[in-house]
Amino acid sequence: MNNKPIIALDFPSEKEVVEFLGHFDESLFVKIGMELYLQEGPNIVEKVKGLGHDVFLDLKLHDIPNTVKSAMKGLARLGVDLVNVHAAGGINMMEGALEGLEAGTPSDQSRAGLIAVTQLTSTTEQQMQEQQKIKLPLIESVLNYAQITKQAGLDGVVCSVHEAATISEVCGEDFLRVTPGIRLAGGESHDQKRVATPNFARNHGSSLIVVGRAITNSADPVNAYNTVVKLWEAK
Ligand SMILES: O=C(O)c1cc(=O)[nH]c(=O)n1[C@@H]1O[C@H](COP(=O)(O)O)[C@@H](O)[C@H]1O
Repeated sequence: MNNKPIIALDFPSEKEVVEFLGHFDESLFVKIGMELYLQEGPNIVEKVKGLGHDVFLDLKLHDIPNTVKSAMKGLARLGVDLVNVHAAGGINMMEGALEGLEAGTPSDQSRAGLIAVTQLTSTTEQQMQEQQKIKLPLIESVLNYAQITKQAGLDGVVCSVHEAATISEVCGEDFLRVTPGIRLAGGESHDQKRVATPNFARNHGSSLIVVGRAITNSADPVNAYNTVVKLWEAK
């Protein structure tokens, strides 16, 4: 897996994706999330991979262990590079996800990386305490999710940059910290609450950054992407 910034292709259909990717003349690491996948289905993965890009399939599976295991077995055939579940589904569910992914990966391909979402980057500590009734500092909840994710044998977590260094210390440098909520300095946060710049991410324990609107909403997406790469790349 390369460590290029992952561009979130949060577009409504293939048309916008093809138009967006047409601006670039290099191989990218992109994320296909539920907005796009639920409209276009598995074909969009094939299409984007066919254009030569690495794919993080972000469907955040969260269901009973048997259902997630079976779903992962099917997704494994798509040949994506990275896929995720919600850690809140628990250790048995995450073990099921891993089993399904291993069982479904064709013998001539390597298994996709499997990571778990901890606390969404759109969640504040106050929201977590009031709405989820988790009466802990947010970092402790994120760290707990990271530890059960590691216990289940997964490759890492999705978290904000602000928890990445602590997770690295506790779970090890090899345990991935994939961090969305990335904004260029002065950029609008939108619905994100735990945000950081690419250079802050680089210096504070992120393994990979996920960047959507800071690039896709830009009038010059290639320039925005190159700015993100420059700030991140010294890694
Ligand atoms: O799993 C994710 O990718 C994810 C987890 C999380 O906690 N927060 C988060 O923003 N994401 C995804 O990362 C992307 C961030 O997009 P922007 O806020 O536009 O940069 C979106 O596609 C989200 O679905």
